[in-house]
Amino acid sequence: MIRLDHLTKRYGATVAVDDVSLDIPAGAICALVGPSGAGKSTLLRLINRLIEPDGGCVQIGGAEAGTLPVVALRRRIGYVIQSVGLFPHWSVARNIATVPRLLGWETARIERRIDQLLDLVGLPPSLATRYPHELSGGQQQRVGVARALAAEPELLLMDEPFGAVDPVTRRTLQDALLEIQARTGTTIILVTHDVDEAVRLGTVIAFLSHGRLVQAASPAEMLRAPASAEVAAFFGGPRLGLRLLQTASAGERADFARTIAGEPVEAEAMLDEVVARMAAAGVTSLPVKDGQGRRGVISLDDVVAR
Ligand SMILES: Nc1ncnc2c1ncn2[C@@H]1O[C@H](COP(=O)(O)OP(=O)(O)OP(=O)(O)O)[C@@H](O)[C@H]1O
Repeated sequence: MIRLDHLTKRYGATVAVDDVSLDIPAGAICALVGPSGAGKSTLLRLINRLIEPDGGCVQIGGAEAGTLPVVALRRRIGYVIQSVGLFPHWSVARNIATVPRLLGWETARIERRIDQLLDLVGLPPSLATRYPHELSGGQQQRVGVARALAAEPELLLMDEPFGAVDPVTRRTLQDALLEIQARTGTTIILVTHDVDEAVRLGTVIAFLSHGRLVQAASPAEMLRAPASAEVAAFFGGPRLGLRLLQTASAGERADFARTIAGEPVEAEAMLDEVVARMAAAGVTSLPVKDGQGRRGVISLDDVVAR
């Protein structure tokens, strides 16, 4: 578990992070959101000690981060930023090996790890000898994630990791991240300006404003009961209910005791896709099929039910 305990950081008269306390369970993906200047990036930097707090502390798996040697801390925390920050004159392999080399791993172990990581982030082994400028933006982001995961950190910090890529690549990278997280169980704290990304990736969303933690809740809880008008506005104001449709899948709401004729929607499809399909077809019920070949039906009533 990651525990933020009364964390505070001031810059002159600005309180960038103001008495923030939050427990993030192991294996969670915590999406940090909030208006510009809310303190999101500062909070991430406090966690990996790129900056030191003026008050409070961070505990990682029971150990106080402030007492750990910085190299040990870097091994336990991976960090990915929007501009990727790959070293331009180093090959992909050498970039990925940054932390293992710092830790003095043997060459054979580093090479095995590079192969594993390229596979984990969905890049072909042939890219290992390329240089960052020879990669697409999406490939660079994948290398950034591989580098951050190199020493099997228990925590991965990501600051707007997919901010600079096009929407389709972004979606692919989000899928890759969910898959990596499912395989590694790494706890992730991710800063994002993209509300859909927060709802899609977050098991918990933390909303910051003026350095303060306003609300921390699951996406569905936050969308059903936003703690303030600011939170509600952030998630879409009067359209917030549409985002709620992104928090549950057809399979969770379908009735598998019966079915109807027609082109079925996949059980994993989120409810916004179900509504889109209903609107396009001018119907209020659709057949559903799941991975085990079960057939069911979902109606508009099921979609809006709580
Ligand atoms: N090094 C610094 N020196 C002075 N003030 C700073 C420094 N870093 C951040 N701040 C201030 O602290 C506050 C929080 O900044 P921070 O970058 O953490 O916000 P953010 O929520 O990540 O913003 P954005 O969404 O725009 O990236 C802002 O008022 C910012 O101007």
